[in-house]
This record gives sequence, structure tokens and C-alpha cells, in this order.
Amino acid sequence: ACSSKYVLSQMHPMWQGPLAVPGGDRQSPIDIIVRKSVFDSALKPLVTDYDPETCQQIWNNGYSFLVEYDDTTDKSTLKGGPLQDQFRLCQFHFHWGESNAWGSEHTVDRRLFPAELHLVHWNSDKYSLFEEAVIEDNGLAVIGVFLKVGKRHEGLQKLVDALPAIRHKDSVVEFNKFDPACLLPTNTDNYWTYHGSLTTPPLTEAVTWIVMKQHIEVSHDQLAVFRSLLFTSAEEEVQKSMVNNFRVQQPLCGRTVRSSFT
Ligand SMILES: COc1ccc2c(ccc[n+]2C(=O)c2ccc(S(N)(=O)=O)cc2)c1
Ligand SMILES: [Zn+2]
Repeated sequence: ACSSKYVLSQMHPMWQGPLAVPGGDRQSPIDIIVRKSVFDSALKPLVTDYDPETCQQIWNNGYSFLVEYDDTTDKSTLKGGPLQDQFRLCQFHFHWGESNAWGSEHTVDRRLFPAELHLVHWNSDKYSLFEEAVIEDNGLAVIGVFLKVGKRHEGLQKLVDALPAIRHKDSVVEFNKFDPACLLPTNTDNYWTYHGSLTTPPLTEAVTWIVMKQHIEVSHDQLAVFRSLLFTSAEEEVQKSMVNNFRVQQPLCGRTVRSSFT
């Protein structure tokens, strides 16, 4: 597991702050301006190889909910695409809005989506722990997938059914045999990629972002269950709905966004 060790207290739920990292010139998320992205024929297809047996738990960290994977071996990996090394899946989570009108972190030509999935991986060729990788330039690779409201996503339902058990911050339940590949779009060959950062504290500029061009569809009711989660722990008297847990777009600062497609 890659994030359960972290105390997330520094991550105030409504935190979307102007908080910039000193000298932070490669922050995320960004607006992807399609006509300004540069086609790179050297970009390869993504190669994901996820083992559902490595799925361990699902928990509410007070900012989103995370599905964590055993990343002590190379059983669930990502390579190819823009990556030179092999990366290990450690967790996936989502960002969403209080309404279907917004919620994603990245935007495409300023278009907002109701939610965005992040599959978080760390470079296991170069580092031996997530904690080491998270502070290195080429330490992390995060796949971003946009969610649109439409037909029900059968694969997502198993995850949605587990959410009521983790309504409050810091609640954890065992969660096994979930194959995150079912959350990827049918076409994973078309993506944008750029160098950026974590979108929550510690905002480290360690991420090779791989944002899928094709979205996935989930039902309105499935997304409504995301919004039934709470930022607050069971002890707090005022309960706050977990919504709008996204960061605002950050300056591109001269970075180039490459595309794997024309
Ligand atoms: C070194 O201290 C850390 C390191 C990482 C922490 C973290 C707290 C929360 C999330 N993380 C994360 O791992 C994390 C944060 C954001 C993202 S995101 N939204 O995919 O950019 C992915 C992963 C603290
Ligand atoms: Zn995220």
C-alpha cells in the first residue's frame, strides 16, 4: 500500500488553495489544449498487467476513497506509453463534483467532466518504495480517465456497493479481487502525456501524467453514491459531504503536452 501510511491531516477537504510549491513550474492538473498538443510517433501503446489478487482494501482518507493494492511485488504493473521503466500499481481513487457539471481535475479545451479516475503507479525499476519514488522526477506515473454520466458501469458497481461501509474519514474495509483494468476505456492507445505533480499535498513534481482521450461511462446513481461519502470522521458533529475534491487547473509554464494520436 502506498498511501495508507500517510497522515492526510494536512489535506483540508476544501483545499484547492492557491498553495503553490516554491518554484513549482510543473504543477497539476492542467487544461489540455488539444490543438497545442504535439503528436509524438515515438509514444507506444500502454501496457497494463494488473493482478486482481493484489487488491487489498478500500478506505476513506478524508479527501477521496482509495482502493489499495499490494505493491510489494511486481504483480500489478504499468509500462510502455511514454514510460522507459516499469511501474507498480499502488492505488486508485477518484475526484468528483457536487453536480454532474464539474468534478474532474484535468480539462480538455476547458471542458469539465463530472469525475476523474487516477490510477497511481511508482517506478519499481529505480526505487524500492513508493515513499522514495514520490519525491523523484520520474518516480510516479498516474493514468487519468474521465468519467461521463450515462449507462451504468457494471465493473464499478462492486466498488460502489462497498462505499456505504466507508462513509466516514479513516474507515477501511477489506476489498479483494477487483481488476482495475475494467475501469480503463476500451481504447487505451489514445492519450495525452506531460510532466506534472501530485494534485494534493505534498504536490511533489514527480508525476508522468497519462490522460486517456476516451472516457468511461457511469450512471447518475453510481456517481450519487460517491457523493454520499463524507469528508468528516464519525466523531465530528458536523458532517460534510465529500464533493468537489478536485484541484483547480495550474499554469502550464511552457510545458508541452504530447499526444499519442493525430
Ligand atoms: C510523502 O508524503 C505523501 C506522499 C503522497 C501522498 C501523501 C498524502 C496523500 C496522498 N499521497 C499520494 O500518494 C497521492 C496524492 C495525490 C495523487 S493524484 N491526485 O493522483 O495526483 C496521487 C497520490 C503524502
Ligand atoms: Zn487524484
